[in-house]
Amino acid sequence: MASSDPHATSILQRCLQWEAIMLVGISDLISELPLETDCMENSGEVSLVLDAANYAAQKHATQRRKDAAQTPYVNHVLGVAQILAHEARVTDAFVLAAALLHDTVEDTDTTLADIAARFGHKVAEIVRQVSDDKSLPKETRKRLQIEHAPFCDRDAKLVKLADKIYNLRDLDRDTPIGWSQERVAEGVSPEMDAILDAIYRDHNLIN
Ligand SMILES: Nc1nc2c(ncn2[C@@H]2O[C@H](COP(=O)(O)OP(=O)(O)O)[C@@H](OP(=O)(O)OP(=O)(O)O)[C@H]2O)c(=O)[nH]1
Repeated sequence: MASSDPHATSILQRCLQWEAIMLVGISDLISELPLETDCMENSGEVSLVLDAANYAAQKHATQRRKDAAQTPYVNHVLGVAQILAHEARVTDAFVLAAALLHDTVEDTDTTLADIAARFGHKVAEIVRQVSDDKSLPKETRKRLQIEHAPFCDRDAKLVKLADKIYNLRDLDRDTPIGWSQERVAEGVSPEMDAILDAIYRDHNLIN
């Protein structure tokens, strides 16, 4: 994003503002985690996370991000899981697996039943809560995200926030091919305020 362009600069400022709010939100959600679950203790959990990474890599194998380098799509889901693991210090294998799988139902032929059968109902439930129905018009999907956000459970909120953070950072890193500044601004719109407001309503982080 060209920082010499005042419009782009204000978008960047909004991104940074939202990123800061979301990181505070993640830390607030994390503080609710019981200590005993805050540790990936056994090889079964490591195996679950690696299986999810491998499954996501296979399902997204032919997909690319919208940047000029056509980055493999799987980099996005790995990055979302990495934000949770490294920045939010999430060690709950179910949440990390769901982060890795969060776009499989929305963007590939994978069904929630596939996810439940392979990764269990807890992971499938998180994926369900963060998946949009791509058959709906974009405006409807965005509206439903706002309406559903307050009713997501904590684990789904963590994945959604990390997803939004990753996409904001990606917008800052490289404007997607063919996107005008107006198009970029659509992703950095009052809708984002509404989604964050809905997510944080119970946490008194924004008013
Ligand atoms: N910033 C950025 N985004 C990219 C890139 N490549 C793919 N995307 C995806 O594009 C979506 C944002 O583009 P939009 O045009 O607003 O959404 P749409 O594809 O669903 O219509 C995000 O998906 P989404 O998570 O399903 O959208 P949403 O849930 O945030 O609405 C994001 O993951 C890229 O290079 N940069």
